[in-house]
Amino acid sequence: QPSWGYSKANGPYTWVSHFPIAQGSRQSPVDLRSSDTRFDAKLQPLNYHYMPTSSRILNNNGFSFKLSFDDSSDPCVLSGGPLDGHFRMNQLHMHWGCDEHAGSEHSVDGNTYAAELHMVHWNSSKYSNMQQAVAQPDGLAVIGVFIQVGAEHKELKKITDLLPMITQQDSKIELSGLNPLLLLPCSPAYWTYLGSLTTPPLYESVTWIVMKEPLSISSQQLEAIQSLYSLRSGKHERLLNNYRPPQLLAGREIRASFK
Ligand SMILES: NS(=O)(=O)c1ccc(C(=O)NCc2cc(F)ccc2F)cc1
Ligand SMILES: [Zn+2]
Repeated sequence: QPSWGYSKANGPYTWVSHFPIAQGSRQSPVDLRSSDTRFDAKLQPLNYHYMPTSSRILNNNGFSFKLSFDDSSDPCVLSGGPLDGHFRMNQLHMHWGCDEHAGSEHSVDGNTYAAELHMVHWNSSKYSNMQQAVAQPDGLAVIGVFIQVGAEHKELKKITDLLPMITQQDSKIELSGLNPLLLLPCSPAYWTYLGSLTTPPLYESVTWIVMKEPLSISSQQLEAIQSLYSLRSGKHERLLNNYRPPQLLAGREIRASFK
C-alpha cells in the first residue's frame, strides 16, 4: 500500500482510502472555536510528574522528528485535568509548515501558529504499553502546545541544535537531560476534547489537552526545524507542512479550564 504522507498524491485528503476512520466522528485536529467551547469549573489542574530524562531524537521516516523516551524507568507521568488515572509520556514530536503563519494542527478561532508540539502519553493505569493503549478509546493523552516565532526557547534549543545532525531521514541522535516540564507554557490554561491521532492510523484514542498560551522560539530555531529532510516519495526534499487540516467537530464539546 502506498505510504501516506503530506504531498498531493498521498496527503490528508487521500488518507480515507486506506484509513476510513478519517471520516469518523472524533477526528483531530479541530478548530478551537470560542462558540464551541465551554468553561468547566469541575476541570482539575493538570498534574505533571516530569523530570529531566534521556531520549533519542529520530527523523522518523519523513513525517516529523520524534523524541522517544524510555518509559520503563522513572517515567514522566501526567494526571489530573480531564484524565482518569496516570499517563506515561512515550514520545514528543512536532508539526510545522513553510512559513510562520501556518503549521500548527489545532487552530484558535481559525488562527494557526507556526508549529505545534505534541507530548504523547499512554494510559499506564489501564494498559501495559503504548502499543496496547494506542487503539483504545481512553488509551492516550496528548498535550498540544502552540509555537510562535519570537524569543529563543532555551529548552527547545537542546533539540533544535541537534536537528542539523539528523537532517537525513531515519537518522537518530541521543539527547539526555531534556526537561519536558520546561516545554510547557507558564499559564496552566487549556482546552480539552475527545479526538484522534492526527496521522494514520487515525485511531480515535486521544484525550486532547491543548494549552492556551503558545511557546516562542527564534526564527533560527524554526529554520532548523524546517530544514529537516526526508526521502518521501523517493525524492530528497524538505519535510514541510506535516500538519493535518481541521476536522469536523461533529457535535463534540470542547471544555476550557479557564473563563
Ligand atoms: N500527531 S499525534 O500526536 O496525534 C500522534 C501521536 C502518536 C502517533 C503514533 O504513535 N503513531 C505510530 C503508530 C500508531 C499506531 F496506532 C500504530 C502503529 C504506529 F506506528 C501518531 C500521531
Ligand atoms: Zn502530532
